[in-house]
Parts: sequence; C-alpha cells; structure tokens
Amino acid sequence: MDEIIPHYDGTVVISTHRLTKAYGNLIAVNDLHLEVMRGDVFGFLGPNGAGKTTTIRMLLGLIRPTAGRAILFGMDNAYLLPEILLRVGAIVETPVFYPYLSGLDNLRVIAAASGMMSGKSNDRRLAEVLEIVELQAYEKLAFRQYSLGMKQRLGIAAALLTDPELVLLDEPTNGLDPAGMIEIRRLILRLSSLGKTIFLSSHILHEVQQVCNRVAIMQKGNLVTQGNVSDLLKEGERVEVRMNNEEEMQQALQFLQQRQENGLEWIRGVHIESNRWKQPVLIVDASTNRSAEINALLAHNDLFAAEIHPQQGSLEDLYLEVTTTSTHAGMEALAGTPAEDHTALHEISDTGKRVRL
Ligand SMILES: Nc1ncnc2c1ncn2[C@@H]1O[C@H](COP(=O)(O)OP(=O)(O)OP(=O)(O)O)[C@@H](O)[C@H]1O
Repeated sequence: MDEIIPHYDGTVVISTHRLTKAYGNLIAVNDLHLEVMRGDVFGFLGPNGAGKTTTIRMLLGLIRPTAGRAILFGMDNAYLLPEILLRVGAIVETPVFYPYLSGLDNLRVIAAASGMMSGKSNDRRLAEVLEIVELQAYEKLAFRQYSLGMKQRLGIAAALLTDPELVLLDEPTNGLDPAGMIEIRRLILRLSSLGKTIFLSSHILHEVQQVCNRVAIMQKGNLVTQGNVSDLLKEGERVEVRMNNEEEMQQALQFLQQRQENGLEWIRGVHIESNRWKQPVLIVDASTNRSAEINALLAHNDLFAAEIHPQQGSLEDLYLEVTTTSTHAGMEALAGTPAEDHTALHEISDTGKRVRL
C-alpha cells in the first residue's frame, strides 16, 4: 500500500498523519492530521476525554499509535525518538519534586539525574530557567511551601533545562486560580518570545484565545477544526442590531435578507435571536467594520436602529459552532446554549456545556 509521506520543509515542527489510538473498541484518537509550525503557540482544545493527552503521549512516544505516524522536526518518532526528545521539553503529568528541597535544589537533582553537566554552565542554566519562570526570588524556598502556580512553573522550568525548541504542555493551568493562570499565560508568551514553539492542550477557551496563534479543536477523538485563531475569529464576527419594535425588526430582517440574496456578499446571513436580556435582536453575520454601513443601509430604507453592537468572534462561539455542526459532536449537550458574555472565563466540560469558572 502506498503511504503518503507527511509534508516537511523545516518550518513544520509537528505533523501527524492519520494518527490513531484505539483502546479496545474505544477510538481515543481517530485519523488525526495536525500541523504545528515553527514559532507557533498552538492550542490543542477539547473537553475531557477528547483525546488530547492521548495525542500528546503519542507525540512523545510514551504510547504507540494503533495506526498512523507522528513526525517531529522531520523525523518519524517511531524510529528516531531519542533524537527528537533531545529537542523537546514536556510536562504531561504533574512532575514529582522533593517537598523538603528548595526549588533550586530540585532542579539540580533533575539536572544531575538527566546527565547534565554539573558546574558553572549548569548553574548558569538553572539561574536562567528560574528567571524565565519568575521563580528566582523563591529559589531557596522549600518546594512544599510553593503555591500550586509556583509548583507548575517549577515543572516548566525543569522541562526547559535542556533549552528545547519545542515545549509541550498538557493542561498547564489545570487547578490554578486566576492569578496562577495569568502567570502561566505570561510565561507562555515569554517562551514564545524566546523563539520556542509551544504546543499546549487546554479545555479553557478564554485562556487559549489569549495566548495561541493557532488552534485545533478535538471532539471525541476527532479533529473538528484547525486554523489561525485570527482567521477563525473573523469568521465569528457579527453585528447585533436592535430595532424599536417587532414590526421594524421583521422589516429590517427582510430588507437585509433581500440585499444578501441580491448579491451583497459581505452579509453572510441574517436572523433574529434573543440577547442575554431576552430581547429579540437582529443578528447580521458580517465583519464588525461593516456596522456603520449596516446602519446606513437600514436608515436609507427608513429603518432606524435603536442600538448597533459590533461583536467580536470568540473561540467559545467557534467551539459551539463547530461541535454542534460536526457529525461527531455531542449535539444534544450544546443545543440551545445562549450567546452571552465573552469576557468571563469559561471552560468546556465533558458534555461540551459551558461552565463559568
Ligand atoms: N489507558 C487507557 N485505557 C483505556 N482508555 C483510555 C486510556 N487512556 C485514555 N483512555 C480513554 O481515551 C479517551 C481520550 O482520553 P484522553 O485522556 O486522551 O482525553 P483528554 O482530551 O486528554 O481529556 P482529559 O482532559 O480528561 O485528560 C477517553 O475516553 C479516555 O477514557
């Protein structure tokens, strides 16, 4: 059988080809094609059980795929795992540290155990990684006295000891309070500015939207979408229009629908829905920079809007859209979820419902 060789041109850091993992009858990851480019902060999204950890474990060679392959830095991890791992730093499970040793001494132990040279160059690297994760001021403090966020950052410091090109983080903010999450977010941006490629899994959409330039969304082992965050969010932009009464709302709906049918291609769709205060609003699926034009179009037809709200797209909306329209999705869980405040932190539960943190 002919095998398609995944594309690799030096800028592709991770590419998977038909990557699949089955546990008995359960397909944890199904036919996965991922592509992570050099310099990406890549968000790997999905609810509990979507297959994120299984994928990361396959990338790191911790488990064998049932089918397909994972190529990192142009090397197939089925054959060249040691060469690949020299260039990767990862946290898949909470790292184990000695509670009574300081953060610095814990890193010394890890460096020694992994065969890194002891001496000045090693000490310099330890200081560097502690500085990157902003733990230098706490390096002498016993690990058991660290907050959860500090423990997580020490884990990342350990993963950085070998100065890896690619950093893989499985749910790095799991269990952290908002302050701890902000610190990890800042750290991810810092790593990115140092030229690292970052692959992080998460079920917290808001977090990913703030740090990632590319995302892939998984649902029940299947990839439902993958792309640039800015492109994906543009598709979700819309303009909310409130009219003074129901009759005008219907007239505005018909008018804009006609304009769309007559070839006004920047209107992707128009419909009426309830806003968060249960008021009917007209939703125009169009770029937010068309708001003034929509207002003018309506006014030209003697339809005067009471309010116009340009609405940015969010990963949360995108997630709801792709998972409800996906044939693989748990549609029952998502039907009827109201659109609402995007500034709040949300996470995806295992049913795909939103949970306010
Ligand atoms: N060793 C295993 N044996 C059997 N089933 C497994 C095993 N590991 C994972 N699974 C199953 O595979 C599916 C995907 O699990 P996975 O841990 O990859 O999901 P996830 O997206 O990382 O979710 P979470 O955030 O909960 O870890 C789940 O249904 C899980 O129960």
